[in-house]
This record gives sequence, structure tokens and C-alpha cells, in this order.
Amino acid sequence: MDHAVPQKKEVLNVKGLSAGYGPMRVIHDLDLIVYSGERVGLVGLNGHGKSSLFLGIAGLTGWQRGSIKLNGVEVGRTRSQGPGRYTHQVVRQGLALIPQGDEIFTGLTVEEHLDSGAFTPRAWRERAERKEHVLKIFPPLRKLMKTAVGRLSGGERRMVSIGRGLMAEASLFLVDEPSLGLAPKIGKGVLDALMSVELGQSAMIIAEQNVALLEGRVDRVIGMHVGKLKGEASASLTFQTRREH
Ligand SMILES: Nc1ncnc2c1ncn2[C@@H]1O[C@H](COP(=O)(O)OP(=O)(O)OP(=O)(O)O)[C@@H](O)[C@H]1O
Repeated sequence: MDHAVPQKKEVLNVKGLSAGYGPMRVIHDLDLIVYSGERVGLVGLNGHGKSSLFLGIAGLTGWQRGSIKLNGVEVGRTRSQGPGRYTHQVVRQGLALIPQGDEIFTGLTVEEHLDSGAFTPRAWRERAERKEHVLKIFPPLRKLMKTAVGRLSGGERRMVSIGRGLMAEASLFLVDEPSLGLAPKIGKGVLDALMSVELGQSAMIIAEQNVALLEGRVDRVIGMHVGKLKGEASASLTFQTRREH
């Protein structure tokens, strides 16, 4: 039997990232490395910069400076001409951002949404297999493929939004607060589904305020506090957050 361990490579390498909006700096000189095959939890209270870190990686903060390498290619730069200017390049380099708040088009069907996630030529060619993969992760969507997304429940919409992200040809998935606004049982189901995604050589960072949903299930948990990473712990350790005092 071949026991060769696949080589871990750096999917994401962030060095000295500072970012903000207008005069406000919300990410402070942050370093982070994520390796292929890793599922990383990013925890922290509301407003401490988890979403901004994700937006920064995608080139969508108001301004930023520092180095961001995706698969060894520099995608970070000083953005003097507005957010989003380079996002298409970052996406081509392998980023899939699954933002907070679903951002779905209520008139499109579930299948149309999933197809829209397969936007590179290769992902489009492979869309049938990719959809099958998403439906294995989110079985309730199978019978809803022809249903308009506007008619779905909150939990089903979240599945569509994450499923669309998973259709992309990406090596780094950034999932922002997948359980937000969902009933606890439904939120846990969505997290269970994310844990079942086979990453292969890709990696995933899941931002969550609810540490309990990540504990013991991701490879590492990183805490975020006022725009800085405040250390790492194995997934079994609980971070001290204000809510726990
Ligand atoms: N588009 C924006 N324009 C101005 N300020 C912003 C913008 N987005 C976020 N901020 C501010 O940046 C700070 C960090 O917010 P961010 O959303 O990144 O935190 P978070 O930890 O992800 O919290 P949440 O769970 O609420 O998204 C907050 O003070 C927030 O008000």
C-alpha cells in the first residue's frame, strides 16, 4: 500500500496586512499562513475584523497594504483606486469568498445559482459533477433545483449560497459566519456540511462567532481581536471571549 503523505503547500500567506475603510484601520499588521488540506476556524466577537480580513484577501476593503500570496502568487497591493479593482485577479488565483448575508438573487432557481458559481471555463465544463458534489453535501437542495431561491427557507438559502461558492474552481474557500441568523439546529447542520467537504489540496477558513460550532472539528482555531490574530489553539481549546466571562 502506498502511504505517501501528500505534500502540504502554502495556499495562503499573508504578511503585514493592514486594511481599513477611509481613515479607519481595522486590520493591524496581520500575518497568517494556511496550508493545503487545512480547515481553519476564525473566531472573534462582532466587529473585530473577521469579515474585513476576508474582504482584504479578496481586495475589497477600502484600502490595504501588505503582502497576500495565494498559491505563491502575490495578490495584495496598495489599493489607491478603490476596492474591487483587482478582485477578478484574486479570484482567478483560486479564491472563493462566501460572504455573510447570502447575496442571492431571489428570482433565480437553485440550479441557476449553482451554475453561476462555476464561472471559470473549467468549472463550467465540470458543472454537472460539481453540482452532484454540492448535492451530496447539501442533500435537501436536490428536490429544490428548479425552485426560485426567493421561496426557500433561511437554511436552504444558506445552503445555496455556500453551494454556489463550492462550485468554483478554488483552492481557498473563505466562509463568513455560515450559521449567522439560522436556528441553532439548522446552523449546526450547515457547519456539519462544511466539515464534510473534501478539501484535497484546497483549504478553508470559516469565520464564526459561535466557537462551539467549530471546537474539535477544524484543524486549528485562530482568535481575532481588534484587527489582530490573538494566537492559535488546537481545535479542542476554548478561546476566552467576553461572552464567556
Ligand atoms: N464597509 C465598511 N465601511 C466602514 N467600516 C466598516 C465597513 N465594514 C466593516 N467596517 C468596520 O470595520 C470593523 C470590523 O468589522 P468586520 O465586519 O470586519 O468585523 P467582524 O468581526 O467580521 O464582525 P461581523 O461578525 O459583524 O461581520 C467594524 O468597526 C466595522 O464597523
